[in-house]
Amino acid sequence: MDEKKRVGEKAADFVEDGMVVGLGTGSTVYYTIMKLGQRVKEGLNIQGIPTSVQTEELAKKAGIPLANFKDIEQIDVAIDGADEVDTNLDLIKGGGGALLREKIIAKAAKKFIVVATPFKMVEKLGAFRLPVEVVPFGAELTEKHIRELGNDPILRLFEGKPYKTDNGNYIFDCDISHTLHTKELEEKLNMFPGVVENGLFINMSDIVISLDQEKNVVLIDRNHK
Ligand SMILES: O=C[C@H](O)[C@H](O)[C@H](O)COP(=O)(O)O
Repeated sequence: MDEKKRVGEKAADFVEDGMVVGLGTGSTVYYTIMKLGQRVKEGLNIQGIPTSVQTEELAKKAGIPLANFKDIEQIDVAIDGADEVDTNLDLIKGGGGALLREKIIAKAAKKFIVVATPFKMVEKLGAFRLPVEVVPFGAELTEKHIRELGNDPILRLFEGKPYKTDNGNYIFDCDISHTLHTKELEEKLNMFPGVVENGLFINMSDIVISLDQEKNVVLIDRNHK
């Protein structure tokens, strides 16, 4: 818990007065949101764009003013967690089901910062199953297509029923452990009409905040690797 708090809170240092901030989803970025809430109470002037209903509620409770898409010109920085981060700073996201809104916001942000405890840092993506968001209509057909790619889709369940995302869609958790070309897979999956988006975030993160072996907070910058 302390590791998540340390990396999560560090990300708040990247937020400056006047910024529009994409607020990610999950138990690590939770600490960023709490820290930002505290800074807002001390006078920081920001607007948040939440990536999920859960984060929207959390941000409201923390006292962070929220923006509407129609009222903003740009997202200055997006901060989010990840399920896996590889040595290229590519990610698997969506363990909490928020991948679609997270990807829309990360893509639009001028800077995308990822907060990840050492446990999330891997050589190669794929020990974690890749979440793929699929529209319920014809989900069986889409599942078949994903299976034909060799990714063994498993429908995510919640209380015995298909789990529904904030967008009303299903998630298939897929085995990509054998995949060498993740960028290619990201694109291939999205070509099936029933697939809305998948949790591969390739070439998107600018900075990853984690801990080194001595448990010091480290910033891994894509441009200085
Ligand atoms: O859908 C959820 C998100 O992609 C999260 O960023 C990811 O699952 C990491 O969450 P946590 O920080 O709770 O491990």
